[in-house]
Amino acid sequence: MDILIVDDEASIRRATSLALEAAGHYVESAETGAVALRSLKESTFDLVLLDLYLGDENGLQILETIRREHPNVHVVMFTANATIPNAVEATRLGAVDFLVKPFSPDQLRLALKRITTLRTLERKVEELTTEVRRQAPTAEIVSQNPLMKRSVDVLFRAADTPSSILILGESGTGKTMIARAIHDRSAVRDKPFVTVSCPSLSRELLESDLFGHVKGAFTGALKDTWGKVKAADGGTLFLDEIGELPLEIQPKLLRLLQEREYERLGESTPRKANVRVIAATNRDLKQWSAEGRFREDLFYRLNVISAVMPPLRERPEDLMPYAEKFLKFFASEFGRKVRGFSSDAVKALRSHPWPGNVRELRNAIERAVILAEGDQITAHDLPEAGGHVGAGAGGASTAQVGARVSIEELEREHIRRIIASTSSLDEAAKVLDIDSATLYRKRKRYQMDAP
Ligand SMILES: Nc1ncnc2c1ncn2[C@@H]1O[C@H](COP(=O)(O)OP(=O)(O)OP(=O)(O)O)[C@@H](O)[C@H]1O
Repeated sequence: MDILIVDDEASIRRATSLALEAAGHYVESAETGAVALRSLKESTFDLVLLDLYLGDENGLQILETIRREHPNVHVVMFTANATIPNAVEATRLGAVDFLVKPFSPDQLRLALKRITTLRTLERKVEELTTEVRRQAPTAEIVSQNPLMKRSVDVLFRAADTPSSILILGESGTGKTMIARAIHDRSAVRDKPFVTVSCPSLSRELLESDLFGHVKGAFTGALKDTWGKVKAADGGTLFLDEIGELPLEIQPKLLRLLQEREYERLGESTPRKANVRVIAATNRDLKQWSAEGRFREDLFYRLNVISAVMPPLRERPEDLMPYAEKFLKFFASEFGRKVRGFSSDAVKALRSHPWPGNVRELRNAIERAVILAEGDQITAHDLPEAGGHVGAGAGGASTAQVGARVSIEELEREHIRRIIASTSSLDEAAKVLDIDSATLYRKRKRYQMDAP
């Protein structure tokens, strides 16, 4: 944890710092409330150990300000003369614990253990809330396809080891989902699972997202921050679309994997990293490393355990079970009495190549459940019954300027054609006059494959 000690007694600050640093925490100290509040503005802390009497200052007032301005930071009060009214008031103002001075290292350890448990619970609640909000069908990785079964088996067998894992496969095949399932089966399942999306607006922003930065490291770096390597401490760092990781950052990731060390942007203090890395990509990284577009040493370091998530068109045995699972989920979600698929719908589903894979199928069924008029989904309810489901990936589009189509449909078609007529995504982004990260997001939203 990152801890700020606020006490006017230098000996207490020093002794507590030493004990906390020895336990692996990052510690800063402040001798007044004003210094503490400034530190909290400049850096991120998980916990503040705050003295009740700071010379003339009242620790309870500082506690109130901290809770108001930094509601995610936990505060433990400590004091030499604890009284019940003080303890009650501190609790009312949001302190999570009270330590009476002088406290032993064991008492300090116990207090930190309680905070760690509290933080884990808070994180779980947050994750579950996000999951519920996302309203996703349950993430079971069930498949009848032998290739997919083998991949899942390899990945789950490696789940409980610290080895790096590389998951390959087209967009929408479930790489993120399985990465999370691996984490949930690992020994660090109670620790954070943190995702870094490698396509980014700039190299600096991505590097800072990963490793953090210090104030002034680049234009706009107004205060010290910690990156996701730190946020994932003890848990899993999931690097999505690793193929897009700029060549300049690749040696830093290699160092993180090999030496478990990194530095924040603009700082030369090496920090210890304790994360398990899972990476995913829809690129042929082996080919890319042979061509010098991705560092070969990094590829081999990531590729300790790897598996391919086959595209949906290559696992036809999964199509209808998945479609039925999504149907059930969305019917219950929207309170619709839709129970199955008509034979023409099954035919349309089977003849579509699903370039957007499971994501596309899920979206198609969600839409069909909303549109279905009877108790069955018909071909007519499937997206673009006259468009792409049933017409094949390269089906003629009705999206033409002036036609009765939405701006989104026009945009999708325009992007598709530009990508098809250019030799790289960078070139396509240039023609479209948008940056590569925006193009990446649009492709994902419109379920487009790499060119
Ligand atoms: N086996 C599955 N069961 C249920 N839903 C699935 C399955 N596989 C994928 N999905 C759903 O498909 C969607 C895409 O999955 P996911 O984000 O894991 O794919 P991805 O390969 O990481 O895609 P991208 O490369 O674009 O990030 C999600 O909504 C996910 O819930």
